[in-house]
Amino acid sequence: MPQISLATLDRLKAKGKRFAMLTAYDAGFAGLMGEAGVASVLVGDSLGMVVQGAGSTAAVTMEDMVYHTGCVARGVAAGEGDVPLIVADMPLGSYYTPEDAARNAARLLGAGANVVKLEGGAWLADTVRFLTERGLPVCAHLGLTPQTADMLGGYKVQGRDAAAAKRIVDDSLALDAAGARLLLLECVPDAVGAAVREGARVPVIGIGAGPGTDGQVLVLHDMLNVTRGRKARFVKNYMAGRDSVAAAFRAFAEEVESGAYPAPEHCYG
Ligand SMILES: Nc1nc(=O)c2c([nH]1)NC[C@@H]1CN(c3ccc(C(=O)N[C@@H](CCC(=O)O)C(=O)O)cc3)CN21
Ligand SMILES: CC(C)C(=O)C(=O)O
Ligand SMILES: [Mg+2]
Repeated sequence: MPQISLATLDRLKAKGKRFAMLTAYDAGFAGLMGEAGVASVLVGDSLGMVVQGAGSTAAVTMEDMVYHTGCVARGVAAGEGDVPLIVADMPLGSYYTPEDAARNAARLLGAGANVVKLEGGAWLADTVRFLTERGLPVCAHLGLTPQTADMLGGYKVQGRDAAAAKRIVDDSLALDAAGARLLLLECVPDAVGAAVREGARVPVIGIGAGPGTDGQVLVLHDMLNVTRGRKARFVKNYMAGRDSVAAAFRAFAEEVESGAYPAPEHCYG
């Protein structure tokens, strides 16, 4: 089955087509995602919260990420249909120096990831360049960065005022210039999502970043309504009115591709 690659996502972006990403942590769900037409799966460190039951992503280890990346890689390979691109999160503490980042990125790529994701702004540019020069593909995650959410005042929308918005746009472009192959923007006003996509060469994936990005990602448990308590504004329950997980995944992929998701009620206008 054809493998969805970074080049595939570049081509979709060039044609103005949107694509879907979902988080996956195991083989079963990951296999179904590929079959449903989800272009990319993210082995997110959100597994600390939705799989391990912790209150944050801080305690997730490289061992956890390697284990779940292997599970997901075997799962997508077993599914029918196009094989989704696998992005894996580098956990907190695994990329403080470029050398550490490269060593740990290589472990995730060895476990089956196609791209590694790191959280941060312009300060990450040297690390992104170091990995890229060594052939390790990077996704840079900006805006709300959950690993350091306490420093940002909690899980709050980022880039609300003009100066903060400009910093996120400038940082995104710096990481794009440093060689990041994907950008991921979390919890920013629609205008910031659109401005980053406008300036970036590479595909931009959003979660709570408005309708203007090239891709959209949701956490598996959120879109299946498996999470308890207060939900972020961008969350939509795709099980509502459907009787299978496969149908929920297909609906998400279709709504992202058509632009039906995100609707204004999922955005920070
Ligand atoms: N289940 C789950 N879903 C996620 O999307 C997710 C995780 N876990 N864990 C890691 C991070 C944390 N994330 C979050 C968590 C909460 C909000 C949230 O509730 N945001 C407020 C913002 C309010 C404001 O600043 O105005 C919201 O109401 O949407 C956002 C992102 C995204 N990631
Ligand atoms: C929220 C997404 C983007 C993520 O980083 C994760 O699931 O860990
Ligand atoms: Mg993450």
